[in-house]
Amino acid sequence: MSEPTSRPATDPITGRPAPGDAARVPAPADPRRHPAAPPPPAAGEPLILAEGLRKVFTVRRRAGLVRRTRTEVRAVEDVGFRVARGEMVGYIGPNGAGKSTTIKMLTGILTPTAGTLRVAGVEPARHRTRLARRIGVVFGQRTTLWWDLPLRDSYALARRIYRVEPARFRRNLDRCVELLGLAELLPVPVRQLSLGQRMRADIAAALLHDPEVLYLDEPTIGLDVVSKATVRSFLRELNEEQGTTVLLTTHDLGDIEQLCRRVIVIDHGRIVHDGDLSRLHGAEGGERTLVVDLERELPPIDVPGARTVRVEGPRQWLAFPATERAAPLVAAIARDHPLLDLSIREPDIEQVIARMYAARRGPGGH
Ligand SMILES: Nc1ncnc2c1ncn2[C@@H]1O[C@H](COP(=O)(O)OP(=O)(O)OP(=O)(O)O)[C@@H](O)[C@H]1O
Repeated sequence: MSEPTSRPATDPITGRPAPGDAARVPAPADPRRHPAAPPPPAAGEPLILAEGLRKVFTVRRRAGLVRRTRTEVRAVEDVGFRVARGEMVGYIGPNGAGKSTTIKMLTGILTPTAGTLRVAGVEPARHRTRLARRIGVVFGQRTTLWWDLPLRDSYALARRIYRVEPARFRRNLDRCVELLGLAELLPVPVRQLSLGQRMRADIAAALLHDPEVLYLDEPTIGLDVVSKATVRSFLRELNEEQGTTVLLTTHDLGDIEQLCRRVIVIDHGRIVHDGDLSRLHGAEGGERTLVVDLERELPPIDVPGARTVRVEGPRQWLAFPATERAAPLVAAIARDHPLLDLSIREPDIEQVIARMYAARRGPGGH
């Protein structure tokens, strides 16, 4: 395959025509046009506030040779959440659940059909340009960088667009270059970067203006284990040391487990869970497993509140509801059995989430 020499004529993801820079990114608007400082958030107001948020798309479909029908797609329905400054929140859900639509409303790219939305005290769709300086956005499947320019020049352009003072720009760029391993990539045109390199480059671009909030939509999609680890540890440090608030959308539950204490689950446009990741473990019948090592091989342990699911020599596995405490169970086993050792395994988050999605879909669901 021949290498492209200029910006691709079509968007590599959607296949739609890419009309210049506008198609490159669903980027925040150019902040130069409205340089006025945004009003500070009201005292006590969370950094992100969504209440009764709704987005309905009207889609026209061909219903015959000439006739067209209009259908409504309810992408987001009565969504509400608050994110405090410094939080790192996972926003997950199955395909078509409404995650990207929410993020696009949070950046001001899409206007909500109804509801209240404020980010850093600003209504995103009304003050998109003002907000642009305070947020960073990474869409894993698209780039915010200039396809033909060396990475270094893309960053220089971003500096001008966001009017970042040179010293601050230098400091932020140096930090990103070091932590994301970008030094050798700076002279390379963006089109020549691998997916993992491009993703790291995009994350750096989103942070050059010190945003208060970083939205990440699938930041580890298609990355190998090493690149994933680099991106994850960078994000963890960004959140812990710089205090940047992060809203992370991903299908990779490893991202969520390693980065987020709080997770919001959306399905069919509605929030179905908002809370600690550990609470999610107990949702939808999640089970923990007690792995018990006995002094010798014995028949399956029979103890109230748990069921033995596997026996291998002197080792037995007992499943019990993740919402229950393990201590009484351990005490009961230790009282009646020659116990040598034990450990507890948390439920597999993938299974918990899969069960959660399936429960809402029903047997004949889509
Ligand atoms: N511009 C649009 N016009 C019409 N329908 C849309 C548009 N954008 C999204 N939708 C629909 O809205 C619903 C939510 O889509 P959205 O992209 O927000 O889902 P998602 O959770 O990000 O999914 P995925 O995990 O597959 O990226 C889907 O049914 C989708 O087809």
